[in-house]
Amino acid sequence: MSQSLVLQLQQLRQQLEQYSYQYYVLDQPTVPDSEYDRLFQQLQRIEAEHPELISSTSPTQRVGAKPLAKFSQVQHQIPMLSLDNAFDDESFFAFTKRIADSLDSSAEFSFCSEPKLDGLAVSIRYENGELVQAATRGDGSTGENITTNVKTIRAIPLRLQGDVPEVLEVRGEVFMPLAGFNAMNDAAAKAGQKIFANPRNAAAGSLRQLDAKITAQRPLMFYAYGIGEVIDSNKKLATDSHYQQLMQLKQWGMPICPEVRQVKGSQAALDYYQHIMQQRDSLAYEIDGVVIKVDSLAQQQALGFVARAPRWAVAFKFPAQEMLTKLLAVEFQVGRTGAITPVARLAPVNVGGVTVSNATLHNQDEIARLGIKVGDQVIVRRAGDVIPQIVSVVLEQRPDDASDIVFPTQCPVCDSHIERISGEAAARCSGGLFCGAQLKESIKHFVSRKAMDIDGFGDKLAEQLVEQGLIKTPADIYQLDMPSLLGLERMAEKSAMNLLHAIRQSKQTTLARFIYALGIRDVGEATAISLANHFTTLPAIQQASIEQLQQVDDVGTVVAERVQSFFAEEHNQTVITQLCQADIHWPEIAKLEQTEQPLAGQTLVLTGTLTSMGRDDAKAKLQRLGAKVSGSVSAKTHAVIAGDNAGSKLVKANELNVTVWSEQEMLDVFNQYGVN
Ligand SMILES: NC(=O)c1ccc[n+]([C@@H]2O[C@H](COP(=O)([O-])OP(=O)(O)OC[C@H]3O[C@@H](n4cnc5c(N)ncnc54)[C@H](O)[C@@H]3O)[C@@H](O)[C@H]2O)c1
Ligand SMILES: [Zn+2]
Repeated sequence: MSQSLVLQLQQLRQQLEQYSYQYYVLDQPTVPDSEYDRLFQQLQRIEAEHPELISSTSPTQRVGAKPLAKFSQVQHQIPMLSLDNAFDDESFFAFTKRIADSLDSSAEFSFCSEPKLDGLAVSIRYENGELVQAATRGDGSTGENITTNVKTIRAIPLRLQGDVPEVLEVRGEVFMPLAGFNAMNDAAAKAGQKIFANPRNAAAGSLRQLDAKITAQRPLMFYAYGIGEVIDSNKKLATDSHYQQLMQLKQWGMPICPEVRQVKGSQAALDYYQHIMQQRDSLAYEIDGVVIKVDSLAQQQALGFVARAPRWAVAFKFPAQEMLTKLLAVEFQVGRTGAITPVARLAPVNVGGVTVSNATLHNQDEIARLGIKVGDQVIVRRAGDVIPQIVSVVLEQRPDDASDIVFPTQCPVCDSHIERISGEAAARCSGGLFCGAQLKESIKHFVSRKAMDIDGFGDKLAEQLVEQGLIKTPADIYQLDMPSLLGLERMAEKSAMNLLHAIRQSKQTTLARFIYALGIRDVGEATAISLANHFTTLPAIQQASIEQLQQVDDVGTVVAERVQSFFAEEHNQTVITQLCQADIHWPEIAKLEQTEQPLAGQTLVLTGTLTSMGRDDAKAKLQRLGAKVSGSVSAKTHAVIAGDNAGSKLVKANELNVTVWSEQEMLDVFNQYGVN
């Protein structure tokens, strides 16, 4: 036997012991289960080849870990064991062959097939139907007393119903359903608190609390899957079949997983495995495989157990949903609205049956939260149809040459500067008028009805023009001509002519529409109107400082920062100059001094149909005279301007005794102050 083999064994055992300690004692594993399983199998293989090296202290011979001293201890009269694993059909058939050989039987076995719940094993002792004690598995023979904690789990009956054995130790899994887990983590993230890596850790961490009040607040659930010690002088408990016992437990009030089935033969067990795997993503809780148990209790008895696990059961695992891999690089993608998303490039790894080589890192805050560096070993998780996520970094395995992730300051698509608004997680490209990544969206917005209002310029056309390379910025719209349009699929001469006409017509607009059309984030119609009225010219808006911008009605810090950084971006300036050169124009807005704002401080409401102008137009003019235009009538409303067919708002105005103006009265005010 070689020195190096002994050394390798020693290292494997030490590593596994460390992982077990972090997992069972601290409820804070550092590596995914798949990594633990990989090393565990490696150890098993070596020990199988060299049985002389097996010692009773090897992780392959032991269950869990010692209980924590902060809890009082509970001795398990019947040890709580682990399970042997099967990872593929072959090792499953090895299991069925083993039991057939051992029982010297060629008949098909009856199995009790159950989902393998991903939580932690708990023993609950009932005496004369009353819950008297609950314990964790611990190291299999000694567990932690968690009676008060377990009593807070609503699914667990404090008293069993019906005629039950004098002593009945129910065993099962405490777990955290996904909905509760997600809600709890979302709340923790919002409060800036630590989040749990997965539902198993959350369940274990929540249950093993000294303060049971904390446990009580956690969304824990329990399914029973077996029985430990029993004293049953009146023979209440079935003695034939494990499945029957579970059904009895159910009648006595214990929750049992509804997916549990009794199946006959190895093929049926395999079918069950496939069936549950297909259900996996739609179950309300996480499972990591199925447990196939010989159903006959007599056969179970005959098979017995080895050091660590019963011989009559096997945990048939599903492909792992969490894997260890290396972060090779981080790239930055620009979304349709300019959001910059860091994307992790990973050494390809099979997660849950699919090869994963990318994962989203969301934003800069997430990178900081993970404390991740290029070159790190990371845990990738892919559950259900959710896109792959990086859960955590294995700091212990950080290589010396790991490098920081540097967030770009310029957009990787268009080189415009990247803005990060205070209080917002996403960083964004500020080159909204210029950025190729945002082009389709910005064109669609630019031509829309409330913006430049180009009739017949639909979303499809916008996409086509961008895809054909005919439009690279909104300014290119005004360079379109007959030949370029007629080159497009399904574009007839008549519609091309109509479109060119509509484009020409759109050149005459208002300053507010133009500002809105630029698509500055968070600058909606109302803000665009306020900006136009306040500054009255485009250059004034372009040059306004953040402080000046904040003096405008409804413009807070965020909007002010956005407007300022939009106009500061040179690429946008170029496009705006081109638009103005294309002869886009608007009527001049006469600057009114504060003293010339006769409606300052008044809140007005427009209702009904106006005949002389659109409602937006009227609103803009009223705002220029200093009024606030609101959408609803209250006692604070100064006047309601009622057009034709005014309805409920007029009624309400009358009820509240609010002044009502006719359209003509409004026009008179406009005339009086020269607002036309
Ligand atoms: N990530 C890590 O660092 C780390 C460390 C140690 C262990 N682990 C994980 O834990 C596993 C070993 O843990 P284990 O000894 O608890 O074994 P196990 O989880 O493989 O199987 C035994 C356990 O399965 C559970 N179980 C769920 N449904 C069941 C059912 N229907 N019937 C019976 N039992 C059911 C019980 O809690 C039981 O104790 C490893 O395979 C590994 O995945 C991970
Ligand atoms: Zn860009």
